[in-house]
Amino acid sequence: MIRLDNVTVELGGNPILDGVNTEIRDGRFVGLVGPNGAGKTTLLRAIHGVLKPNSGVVELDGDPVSALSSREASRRVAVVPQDTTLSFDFPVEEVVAMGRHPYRTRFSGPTGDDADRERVRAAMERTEVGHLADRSIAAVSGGERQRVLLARALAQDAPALLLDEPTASLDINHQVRTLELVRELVDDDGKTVVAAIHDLNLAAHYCDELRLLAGGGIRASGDPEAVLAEDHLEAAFDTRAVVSSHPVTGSTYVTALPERASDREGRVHVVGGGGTVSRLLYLLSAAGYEVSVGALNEGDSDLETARSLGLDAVTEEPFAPVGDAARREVESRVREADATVLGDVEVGAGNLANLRAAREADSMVVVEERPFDERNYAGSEAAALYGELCERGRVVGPDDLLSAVVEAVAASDESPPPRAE
Ligand SMILES: Nc1ncnc2c1ncn2[C@@H]1O[C@H](COP(=O)(O)OP(=O)(O)OP(=O)(O)O)[C@@H](O)[C@H]1O
Repeated sequence: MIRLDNVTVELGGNPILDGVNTEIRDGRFVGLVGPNGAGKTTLLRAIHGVLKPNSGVVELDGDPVSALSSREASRRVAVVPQDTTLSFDFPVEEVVAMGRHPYRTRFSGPTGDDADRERVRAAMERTEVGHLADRSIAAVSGGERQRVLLARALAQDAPALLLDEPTASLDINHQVRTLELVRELVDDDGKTVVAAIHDLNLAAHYCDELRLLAGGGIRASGDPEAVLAEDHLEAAFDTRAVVSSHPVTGSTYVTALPERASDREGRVHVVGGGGTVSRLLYLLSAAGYEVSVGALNEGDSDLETARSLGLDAVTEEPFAPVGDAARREVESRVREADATVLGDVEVGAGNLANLRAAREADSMVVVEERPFDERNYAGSEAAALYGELCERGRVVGPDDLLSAVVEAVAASDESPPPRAE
């Protein structure tokens, strides 16, 4: 258990943490989130004792960290720092072996005994840096260096890990792999992890709990859904955000709204279904557009979202194919709209008419929420159209939706209205 009791830290005469109280229970993965300069790194440094608070106490398993020798503290918590530039020129394997330092006696060699070497090897394997063992730490990339330092922390074999921006210089693949590994360390090895994480959506997906830091204190604490509430985010980050759940993973998902986003004018029709466009409906209506959606079957979760937002929805009977009446209504909505958003490309052949219309009209935006699995549609007209739209930059991810809609609305003044079915 890590416990902070009324911890106050001043740096350069400025209060950075002001009377912070929190507890981190064993076996939990806790994310520290908050704006730049909120004190996430400072909090981590206070936990492992390199920074002595001006007042208050940090306890590790009931002992004040200030009363532990650095060797003892290192056996209880291992740290992966944010600044991964190392000024020395050691082979990667020796850097990882430094993690064994708290266990060394004065008789161990530079790489320790066999048990030490085995732990170092296992840590390098787990973080996928084994192939770099003999390479100088000065000659690996920033992302590789970050994984080497994670290996060093694992080799340290402490029950708690403190990670400062563990995914900061990693590509998207390694971000996910690193956080999957951290999750595994918590679930399978029983580690306790406290990690400063900038990306709110990664934090929401992987952490058990979050602490939102801002203005010198913890502004919200608890499970990700409770912490990442729109009012908390607006207060902490001074920006408006829409919080919904991710259509594929179901995790809490935050999308920051661009400045003055709620002043947007125009009509946008959304084609979707099955929960694929709920988040887009939130975003577009929060941005100020007049949004219609459909056709959606009664009982569809996108329809529930549309109704909760008070949107105009074209509906069809439960489980029924779209009939002529609904189709005509959709066509008229699309004609009246300044932009149409297709949020459901995965349907493939069922979306053929829409994909054809998107090829013809610049005012149609195709949003890819989840990767299109071409294998399901190999050789089909839908796959070919989709590929063509991708090539022309007409398929956007959800984070680029708003700017694509702004462009599409502008383009609608210049192009004839599209057809959609
Ligand atoms: N040695 C120092 N002297 C004076 N001020 C400092 C010192 N170290 C950090 N600070 C200030 O303390 C504040 C908190 O810094 P900290 O690195 O803990 O924030 P953070 O939440 O980790 O930020 P980021 O998200 O940018 O990494 C910042 O305003 C920083 O400028």
